[in-house]
Amino acid sequence: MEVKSRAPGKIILSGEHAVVHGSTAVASSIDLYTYVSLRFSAPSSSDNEELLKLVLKDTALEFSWPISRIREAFPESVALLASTPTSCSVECSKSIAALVEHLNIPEAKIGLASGVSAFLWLYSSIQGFKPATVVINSELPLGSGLGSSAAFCVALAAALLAVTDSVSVDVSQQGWHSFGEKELDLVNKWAFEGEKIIHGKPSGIDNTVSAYGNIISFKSGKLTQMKSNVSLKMLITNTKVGRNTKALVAGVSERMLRHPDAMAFVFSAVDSISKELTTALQSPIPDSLPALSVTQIEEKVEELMEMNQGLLQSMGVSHTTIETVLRTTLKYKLASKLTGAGGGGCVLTLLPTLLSSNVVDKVIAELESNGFQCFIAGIGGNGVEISFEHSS
Ligand SMILES: Nc1ncnc2c1ncn2[C@@H]1O[C@H](COP(=O)(O)OP(=O)(O)OP(=O)(O)O)[C@@H](O)[C@H]1O
Ligand SMILES: C[C@@](O)(CCO)CC(=O)[O-]
Ligand SMILES: [Mg+2]
Repeated sequence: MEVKSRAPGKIILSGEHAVVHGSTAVASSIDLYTYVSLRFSAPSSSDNEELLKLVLKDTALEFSWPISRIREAFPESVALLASTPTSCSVECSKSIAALVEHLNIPEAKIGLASGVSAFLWLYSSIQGFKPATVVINSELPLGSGLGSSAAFCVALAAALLAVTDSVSVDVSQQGWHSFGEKELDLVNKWAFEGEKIIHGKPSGIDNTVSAYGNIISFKSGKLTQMKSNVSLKMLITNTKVGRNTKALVAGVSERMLRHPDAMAFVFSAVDSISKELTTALQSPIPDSLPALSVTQIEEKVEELMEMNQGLLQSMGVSHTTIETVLRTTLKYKLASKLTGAGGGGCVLTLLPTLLSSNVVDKVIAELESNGFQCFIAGIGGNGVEISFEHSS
């Protein structure tokens, strides 16, 4: 049997970075997914060594470890953790570092080391020492602010947990299906442990929105699902400048240590922006004059996005390419903000309902002439899902 899972990426509408320091943030899932396929190997009857194989399709890399090496690296107790999400101890992270060092990951792809480490922790904690092949591929650009690391951890946790006693799922169901609340909560908690290995100090918003889907507001580890009355259309521009969320989050924390009072006001302003955004998105739209009402909400959202972007600049996470996107879209009177950790990566631009398709085409053409890549993703869809394939 093959277990498959898929977990969506996300956009942050307001509150990135500040959410790590306790402010409210608002995020939505997008319809671009990371897929995981898990297949256990038949027990080896010959002298062939039993292996754990990881195939990373997006980067065309394959890694494998003899199961005996994994057994040596982790204490037996690690393999009994499936129902109790646990952080990787200092001892275990040293063992994982040794397993990853042996792989000789090319310098240009060294960012993958943290993802492979998260994989090893999730696999051995949830599945123990079983030989298997895990294949991962994604529709998301990696390391670009669309939550690729969270989608990776959520999809992995889901596939691994789906075949344990800790989760009750009906393996005879056909096609993609969701988990129950209790199961989702376990998937989300494990994914958070993986995100900790990749992000250092994650707030948990990215794995939570990838697990639960929809539009959520999130503060201090607690999510509130939102019923938005407007369907926002967002243009996503990938500046294609690579960056690393862990380093950017650490940079903001260092700035906070240098200027605690000023940064406290910045985080508090972001909290107010996210709360206003939550109210605006949920405001009732009267039956009469709907277009006018939607336009008023969109104008509010645009202003809040601009204010949030200003505060992200003051946290030091903007980038010259992000500024180019802001200037270009402003020429067309459109509001933009970075999304995710910033420092490059992706920028959101609100496309108002009444905006003509002619203007959309022009702004996309101008952005793409700078070497950026533009796309429109569907927002607010389902969270993580699984599917079982029984070979005949
Ligand atoms: N499909 C994948 N294959 C292999 N590794 C992946 C994959 N998706 C994510 N990763 C891991 O996650 C890292 C990128 O995570 P990072 O948090 O820096 O960016 P992001 O999650 O895309 O953006 P943000 O955190 O701002 O939303 C990669 O360097 C890699 O270690
Ligand atoms: C930058 C950050 O706020 C969002 C990254 O998508 C980090 C986090 O919340 O973990
Ligand atoms: Mg990330």
